[in-house]
Amino acid sequence: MSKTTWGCVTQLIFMPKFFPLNCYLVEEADGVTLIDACMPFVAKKIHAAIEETGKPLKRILLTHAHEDHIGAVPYLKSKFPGAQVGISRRDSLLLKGDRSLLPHEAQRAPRGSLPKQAPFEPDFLFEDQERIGPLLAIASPGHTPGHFCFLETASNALIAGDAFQTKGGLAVSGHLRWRFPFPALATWHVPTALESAEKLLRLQPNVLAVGHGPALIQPAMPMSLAIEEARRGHRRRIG
Ligand SMILES: O=c1ccn([C@@H]2O[C@@H]3COP(=O)(O)O[C@H]3[C@H]2O)c(=O)[nH]1
Repeated sequence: MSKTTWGCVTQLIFMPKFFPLNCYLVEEADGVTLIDACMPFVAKKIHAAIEETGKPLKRILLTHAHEDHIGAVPYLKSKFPGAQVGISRRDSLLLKGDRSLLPHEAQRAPRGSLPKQAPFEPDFLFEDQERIGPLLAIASPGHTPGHFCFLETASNALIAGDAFQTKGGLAVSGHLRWRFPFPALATWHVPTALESAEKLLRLQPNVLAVGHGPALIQPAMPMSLAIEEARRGHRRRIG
């Protein structure tokens, strides 16, 4: 595992060459928030990184319900019983194995590796623009119907989950990068992901920190190029 830190945000990086998995620690004076929880086999390393802060785990926030973002939750909950686990109200349905779509959503089946039944019960559900400790929850549907990003407002670092990937080259969710195709293959609805990417660009983050691949500093220009490329790719595919 390696680490990169910007202000109070630390990126924990696993398997960067083979199948990068990132999760994030956001420190406050009295505790730590973990964003995403990778897979069960890295749970002990995440636990050790939290212990190194010398602070308790206050909460775990999940960007979405894919299994490679939630895997360490049961282990970490057993180590920090006071930690509150939150996921968006929308992806809480996917978390418990319910893949049905809401009437206003694109009627396309969610993709990727999703639980067949609830691996744990979330403690709270959040909605767009909710403040959760040092973070602002931002709805960014597309990768999954209830995908969320989190903006650490002091440093303006955007923890973007799989709304973008950087492994294999920066790309909007759903735009295939052959050197790392998995997030695109697991994307629910590309036009929705594109709208979310534009919304995230309007935030003008200082850091773009994703679920798979290295972070980008001052990412506005590459984000806008990636959005344009994804738009062109999508137009070509739909003719
Ligand atoms: O052991 C694994 C690890 C990952 N995957 C898929 O790859 C996808 C990468 O993007 P994502 O993180 O949103 O979703 C992931 C999963 O759907 C998988 O099927 N089995």
